[in-house]
Amino acid sequence: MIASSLTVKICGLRTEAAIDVAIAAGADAVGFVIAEGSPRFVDAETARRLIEHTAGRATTVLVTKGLSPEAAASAAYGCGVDVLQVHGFDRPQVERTLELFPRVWRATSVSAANFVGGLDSWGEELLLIDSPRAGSGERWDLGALHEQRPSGPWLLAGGLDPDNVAQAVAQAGPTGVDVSSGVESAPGVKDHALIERFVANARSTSRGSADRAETEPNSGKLSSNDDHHIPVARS
Ligand SMILES: O=C(O)c1ccccc1N[C@@H]1O[C@H](COP(=O)(O)O)[C@@H](O)[C@H]1O
Repeated sequence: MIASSLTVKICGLRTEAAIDVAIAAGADAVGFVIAEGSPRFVDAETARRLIEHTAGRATTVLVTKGLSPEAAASAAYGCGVDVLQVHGFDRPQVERTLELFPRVWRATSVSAANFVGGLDSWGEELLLIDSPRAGSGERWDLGALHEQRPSGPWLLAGGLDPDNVAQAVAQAGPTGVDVSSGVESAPGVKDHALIERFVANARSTSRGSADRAETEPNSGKLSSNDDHHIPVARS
């Protein structure tokens, strides 16, 4: 296990080559989407094969939406993934999932200036704060974080790309970042050069928010999570 200063997750990977590029670039986590209708959808057997290919070089994350806790946990065990990412779950569903599978990342989004389900931990390993339309490449107003802050580690997602990730990290001060559309040449098609640029640009600013927190104690709530780290499996 290692901890890096800023956790970087590349999501929606569908090929071994893209996984290798992401890991070589320094990604901590790679995500595989089994949500029906997504342009990044992979079936259970493909997810299992890609996770096996990753082979402990990065944390593997299974992205689910619209499944019951039982079905999501069953899929996670079936493909041998490290982490189960759940979208649209209420608190009882998250707690039920945690009874079934040990590592859960809960996705939430801003709705009418409030975060769905709130930003306090329900026992999940981390919170993913995304746009309301996950995987769409849409951004959301980071200003909402001025009033509400996650109590634990959290990933920023939603419309990030190589050109905006540095500024977003500096503004929001997340534990990590998560990207899908922003490193694609077409929906579901990962661009290897964009993956490399995204990781490099995210890493180039990973100290930015921490430095700001040290030098600008009144810079507000937006830099308070730099001491949180996600456990990352690396062999
Ligand atoms: O990527 C998808 O298609 C997807 C489908 C269903 C649930 C979640 C999905 N992706 C998650 O959304 C974030 C942000 O995506 P984007 O960068 O704005 O395109 C992505 O990192 C996944 O965790």
